[in-house]
Amino acid sequence: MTTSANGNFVRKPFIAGNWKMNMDHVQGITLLQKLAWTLSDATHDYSRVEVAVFPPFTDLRGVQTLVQGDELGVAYGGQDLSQHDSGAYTGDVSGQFLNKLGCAYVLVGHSERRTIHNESDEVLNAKVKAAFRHEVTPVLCVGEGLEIRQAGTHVEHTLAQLRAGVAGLTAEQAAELVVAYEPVWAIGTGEVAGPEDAQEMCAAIRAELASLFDDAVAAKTRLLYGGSVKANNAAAIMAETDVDGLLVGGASLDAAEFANIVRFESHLVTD
Ligand SMILES: O=C[C@H](O)COP(=O)(O)O
Repeated sequence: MTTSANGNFVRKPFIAGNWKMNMDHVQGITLLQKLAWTLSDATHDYSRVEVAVFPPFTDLRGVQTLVQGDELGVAYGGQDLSQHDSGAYTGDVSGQFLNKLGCAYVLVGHSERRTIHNESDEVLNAKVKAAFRHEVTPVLCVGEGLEIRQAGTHVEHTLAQLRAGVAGLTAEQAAELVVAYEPVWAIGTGEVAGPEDAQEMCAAIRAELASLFDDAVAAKTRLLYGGSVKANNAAAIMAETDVDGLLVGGASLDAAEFANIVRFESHLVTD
């Protein structure tokens, strides 16, 4: 996370909670209410950070009602979308439905979609484009498994996923895109990539975006780290130059813990 001379963030920090397949629609509302209450203290300036939650599809209508009704400063999005707009695709959810529910974001290519549902780079590229078609910002997830990390080819592997995911995007879309680097071996395992590992990959992703598009695009694209993020390691990871945010799984299910991640550093403390 880089700050400019006046102390402002160059890219607005983005702290996202992926609830995965947890929290039914009643539990989801309760969690969001607790989070909103916890984030309503006057000692921090939350306008300096963007907070988003990614609940299951079945929670989205309730989340929309709560967020819009109470004007909570929390964005929300889907955990996946179809590459198609409508039609005979049983079980799939269109980006246009997410848009209509007020989703600002959608996760694309989370490692659990890539591995459990065998989603290919080609399909994920189509999903990224579908998200833009429906004016929902995609959060493209990339990252390597343990064997690839041990073989030392993690940067090459992750950049190949990135190139495939952004193929055919305009420069404007690439600048709006959010990319989440999630080393699969660090997801839900308690194994956290060190801040320097997160920085190494995020710097490589930013350099790749500069080469695929241009420096101005690369300077705007927000890059997140995900994998066993907790309140006690968030600040160190966020201190890295090219890390602009966090994609939090397990710890986002606890409102107090997630709120402490949102308040990762002293820049949010009001005078
Ligand atoms: O989307 C979130 C990531 O998969 C990280 O999950 P985790 O924080 O439970 O390791």
